[in-house]
Amino acid sequence: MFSGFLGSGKTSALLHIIRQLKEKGIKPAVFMNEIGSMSFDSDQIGNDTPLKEILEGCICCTGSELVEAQLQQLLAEQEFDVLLIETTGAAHPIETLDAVFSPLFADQLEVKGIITIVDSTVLLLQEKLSTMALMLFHEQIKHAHLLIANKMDELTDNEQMQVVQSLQSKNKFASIVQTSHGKFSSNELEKISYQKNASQTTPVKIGTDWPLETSFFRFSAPISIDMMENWLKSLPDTVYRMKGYVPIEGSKYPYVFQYSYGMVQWLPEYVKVPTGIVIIGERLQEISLKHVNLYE
Ligand SMILES: Nc1nc2c(ncn2[C@@H]2O[C@H](COP(=O)(O)OP(=O)(O)OP(=O)(O)O)[C@@H](O)[C@H]2O)c(=O)[nH]1
Repeated sequence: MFSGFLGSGKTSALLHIIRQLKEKGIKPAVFMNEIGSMSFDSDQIGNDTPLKEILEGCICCTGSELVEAQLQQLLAEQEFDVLLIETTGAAHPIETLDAVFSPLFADQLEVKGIITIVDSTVLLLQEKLSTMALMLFHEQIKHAHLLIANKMDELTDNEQMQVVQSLQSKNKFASIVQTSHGKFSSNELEKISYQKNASQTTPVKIGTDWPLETSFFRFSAPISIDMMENWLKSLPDTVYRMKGYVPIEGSKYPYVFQYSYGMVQWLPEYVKVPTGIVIIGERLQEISLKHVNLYE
């Protein structure tokens, strides 16, 4: 998933990666999100790459049904090896992951990670950003699994060093690659140390941030809503989002379940759907799942 501020170089990087993957015989598909109603960037992708777009509105605010439907269609109609997602500059990484990581196809898509393209010239002038923009800028850097420090051609050697140090201080996990015009090697994508591996292999001091993880769990047996809610109360606040279909004792159909920063919502479902939930958070391997009949 390509994240990054407006104009940071996401499309340039995406096009460069698409070219490299094709050369390696890997077939990419692209899911693009642009805020305007006209699509400019997608025209550059080429007809041989499967493409879906959400125009007008940011995927993290549009509602996940539309995103889910588009992704499901892409998975059903097209054959591809890698899905590259380009978000709008206004997208928050957690909200975007939430929109694209659905229990309906979590077993078909493995989330590789978040690649944040950083406009290095903006990083050096970050104090000029509004408070809201600055917060988003930092969140996009903090949750990245790979940081691309772009627009290095605009900076002096000293400024380049400043950029790398600043990124290192904001995210201790991600590798940092310095580039111009988004030109970085697709090998970097394979090197992304994601999820459990990242937290197990990187020594981390208490109190530092952890990389964002996603997991998909299935239920081994129906449970009661009380049991589930007791479990939810026991969770640390580093579990940001959960959603899925939960088999409830005594109910013919599963319940739709949504959890967002401590808030829970249940809705009865009226059709048979496969059960399971997706979880987005940090240090997911530490949460206990057995007593709510969940297994990976
Ligand atoms: N000087 C310089 N310009 C760059 C670099 N990377 C991208 N640009 C330019 O910055 C502008 C934005 O690049 P895009 O790749 O479209 O960036 P984006 O993040 O996809 O932009 P949005 O889709 O508008 O958010 C274009 O005019 C690029 O040519 C770079 O490394 N150096």
